[in-house]
Amino acid sequence: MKLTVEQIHVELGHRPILHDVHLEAQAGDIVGLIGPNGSGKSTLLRTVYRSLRPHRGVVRVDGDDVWALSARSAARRTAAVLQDASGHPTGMSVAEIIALGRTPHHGLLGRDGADDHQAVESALDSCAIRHMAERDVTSLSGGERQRVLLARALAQQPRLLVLDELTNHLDIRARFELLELIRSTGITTLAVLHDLDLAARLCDHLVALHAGQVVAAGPVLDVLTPGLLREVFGVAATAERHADGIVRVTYAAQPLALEPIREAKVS
Ligand SMILES: Nc1ncnc2c1ncn2[C@@H]1O[C@H](COP(=O)(O)OP(=O)(O)OP(=O)(O)O)[C@@H](O)[C@H]1O
Repeated sequence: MKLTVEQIHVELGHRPILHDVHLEAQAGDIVGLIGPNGSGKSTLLRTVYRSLRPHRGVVRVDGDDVWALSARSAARRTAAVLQDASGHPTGMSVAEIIALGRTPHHGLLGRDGADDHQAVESALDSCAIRHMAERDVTSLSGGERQRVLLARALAQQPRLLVLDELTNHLDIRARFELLELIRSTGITTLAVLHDLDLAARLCDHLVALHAGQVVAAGPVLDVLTPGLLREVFGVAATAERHADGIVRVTYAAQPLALEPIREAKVS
C-alpha cells in the first residue's frame, strides 16, 4: 500500500498550519515524522487518517483520494493510534475495545463473524496482551493501554498504520518490543516520534517538519544532519551509524538558546 500526500495546505483558526506539504511512503515502508512542538505533525496525521480535510492538496491511499472514499471504506484501509489513550468508559474489557477495530468491516447487521473473532485473537497474541483480555480497560496503566490501542488498530487489518507518539508511556524495553512488532507486521506506517534515536531505529525514511513545511525528507542519516538538528531542533548534535548498524544521536552537553515555536509562513 502506497501513501502519497500531495501539496497539502491546512489552515486552523485563520492561521496557516501546513503549507505545501508533500510526502510519500512506499508499500511496507515505515516513515517517521519528526519536528519540534507545534510544527504540524499531528495536524498532518489528521489529514492522513481523514479526520481533517486539507484546504488544498490531496491525500492518496493506494492511489485513491481519501475524501473520495466513504468514511467506512477509508477506515478499512487506515488505522490510527493517537496520543490520548485515556478516554474509554468504565466497563469495557480489553477484548471488547480491540473488537471495535472490526467495525469498518461489519455489514449492516453489525454482527461479529469468524473473521472478526480471528482478527481479535491474533491481535491479542501479537501484542502479547492475552492475559489481560478480560480486564477493564480503565484499570490499565498508560503503557498497557497503548498496547491495547495498537492491538485494536491491528485487528482493523489496515493497509496503512498512523501512529502519534505511540511510545510515550512505554518503558524502554516495551518501546523496543513495540517497534519490532510494528516492523514485523509489514504494514506501511507513518509515525510521529519525538525520540530521534527511536525514529532512527524504527524508520526507513524520515520527514522533518518545521513551521508547517517539510524541510528535509529521505534516508535517516540524510535527514539527521548537524545543520538540521541545529536549525530545526535547536540542539548541537550529530547522528552516526555505529558498528552494530544502529544510528544514534549524540547531543552536546550545552543546549542552544531556547527559541520561540515558529509558526507556518503565510502563503
Ligand atoms: N484547532 C486549532 N485551531 C488553531 N490552531 C491549532 C488548532 N489545532 C492545532 N493548532 C495549532 O497548529 C500548530 C500545529 O499543531 P500540531 O498539534 O499539529 O503540532 P505538533 O507538531 O503535533 O506538536 P507537538 O509536538 O507539540 O505535539 C500549533 O501551533 C497548534 O497550536
